[in-house]
Amino acid sequence: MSVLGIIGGSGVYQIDGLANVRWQKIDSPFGAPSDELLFGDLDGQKLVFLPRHGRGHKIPPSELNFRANIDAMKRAGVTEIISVSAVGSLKAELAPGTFVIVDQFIDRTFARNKSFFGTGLVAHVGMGHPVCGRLGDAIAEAATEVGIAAKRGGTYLVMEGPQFSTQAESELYRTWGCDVIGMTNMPEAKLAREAEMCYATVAMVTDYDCWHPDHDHVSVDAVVKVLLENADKARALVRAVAPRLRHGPEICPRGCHRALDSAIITHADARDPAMVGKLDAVAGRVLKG
Ligand SMILES: CSC[C@H]1O[C@H](OP(=O)(O)O)[C@H](O)[C@@H]1O
Ligand SMILES: Nc1ncnc2[nH]cnc12
Repeated sequence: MSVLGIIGGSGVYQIDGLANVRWQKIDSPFGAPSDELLFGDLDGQKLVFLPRHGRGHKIPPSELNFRANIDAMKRAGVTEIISVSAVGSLKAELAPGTFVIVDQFIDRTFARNKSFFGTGLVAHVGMGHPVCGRLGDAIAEAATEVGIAAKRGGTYLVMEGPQFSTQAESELYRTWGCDVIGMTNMPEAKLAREAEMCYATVAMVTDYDCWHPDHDHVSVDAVVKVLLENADKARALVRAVAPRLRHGPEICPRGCHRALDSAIITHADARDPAMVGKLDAVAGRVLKG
């Protein structure tokens, strides 16, 4: 049965309209997740919500325990993850308030644990298509249904932060053809792929970063203002996506749920038993047999 996971970014610390709700602490061998997980049902679809920065926004991007967050979601039974994220725009036509269904990333982060695997158990998953096209389709259809203009496709530059970019950096990313910029979706998307979960991002444009001559440079106040103005739209979008997954195929036809089938290179006899144990949720499907 599909279980929809929502990772709520800046400004998204709750999710309304769920039935049978409960906050529950989920332990992970990778440490503490950002918060308890919120379990509930949305129009018959099982849903698990995690506020990425914790309730009250306590954890900055570089200190997020991405591995614990993804591992906890996997333990909670999540099969598909939608990240709802605030981003800056790197293109004039992507004005604040625009939704972008991201399909590519450039990962410029450097101070984060990026893999569940390592010495004793080595794996290399494919990241050519870093988001699930099926989930992207469901989000795009849901956006049309609820009347949200969403751009399908776009490249999200993931920076380390927590400071915003310099103007020279912002201009550089524009020459690379990037559409939006944020600080959180990597290594989240990589870890979701390693954990064999579909992943897609709904990016809400909140500002023009610091490159646009006619707009103020990004500030937290400006980001929060635009987020609050668009919160109802984001909620409506999540609500419209849920039934589409309930009626979709259980096993992702794009291969997300089988990403480890040809990724592990360490010979069975050479695997570190402690790592194998730690990866019971993430990779149990392929390690057990
Ligand atoms: C509050 S502005 C900067 C902050 O917002 C974004 O977070 P998220 O992706 O969790 O919505 C951005 O990546 C920064 O972490
Ligand atoms: N301009 C920006 N840069 C990085 N992260 C952001 N989140 C929202 N706006 C951003």
